Amino acid sequence: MAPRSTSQRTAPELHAPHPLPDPVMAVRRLTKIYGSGDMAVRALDEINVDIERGRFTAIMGPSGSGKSTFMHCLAGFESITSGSVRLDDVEIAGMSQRALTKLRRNRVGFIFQSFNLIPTLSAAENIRLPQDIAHAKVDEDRFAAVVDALNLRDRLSHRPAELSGGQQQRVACARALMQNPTVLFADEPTGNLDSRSTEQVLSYLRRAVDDFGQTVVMVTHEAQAAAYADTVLFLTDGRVVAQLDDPSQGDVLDALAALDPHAGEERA
Ligand SMILES: Nc1ncnc2c1ncn2[C@@H]1O[C@H](COP(=O)(O)OP(=O)(O)OP(=O)(O)O)[C@@H](O)[C@H]1O
Repeated sequence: MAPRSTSQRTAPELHAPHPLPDPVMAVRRLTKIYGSGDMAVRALDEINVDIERGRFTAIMGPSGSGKSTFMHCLAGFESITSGSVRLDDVEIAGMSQRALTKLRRNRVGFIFQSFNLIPTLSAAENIRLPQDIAHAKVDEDRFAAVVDALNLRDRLSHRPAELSGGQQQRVACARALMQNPTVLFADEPTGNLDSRSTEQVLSYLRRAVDDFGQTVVMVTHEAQAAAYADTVLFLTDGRVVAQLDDPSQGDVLDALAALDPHAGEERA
């Protein structure tokens, strides 16, 4: 599945994020400050945004703008300094570490740039690991559907070292999808992949949204990757400054240039 092309469409407009009727996540005045006193860093500054259910949201912004911090606060990996983050009916702000661990286990999936697979386990064992750790029964129908959707059936007995980077990331996707998470977060999931594997992993994430109704939130630096998403949120200095819906790669590049005229110089 290819990202949207620029041909024969008028460019969508950048707009401020607006509240949604039934968001899977509602973020209000989210502030995250690292450290204190002279050393304090305001990484997130009163963010207000809703994440749409069953859709693919990309988060973009310059280095240090707060993308990873934002995603880690949404996923319950980071404590929140102030404000509110609701995942469906659950308030994450102020949760105990124990409650956050439970939330991460039961409601949230995460895919990292570094795959995070167990090297001594086969692909199948890695995919089943969260259920095995929880002594939960693996839903074999879902396992079959996820393995087929990610085209991993003939790789199930292989260990991570025997798989390509793209295949390893697909195993990580499968493991996350097996948890049937309310939201699947992906932090630069294609950062370590070549262009062909990048396209495959992004296509599979897109399919997780289209075929499984999965909500996906992904941090990326790549306009090409963001073009697979339904919505792109742009962060600058810890704030969500703009939103772009149904973007092509060209739209994303135009938006990045409009929001940061020096972005091209940094990339060059
Ligand atoms: N643990 C920490 N302690 C102190 N400051 C931190 C910590 N983590 C992040 N920061 C600071 O918070 C700000 C946002 O960082 P963050 O990693 O979220 O940005 P980012 O947009 O994901 O950056 P990049 O694209 O470079 O990965 C930066 O100024 C960063 O230096």
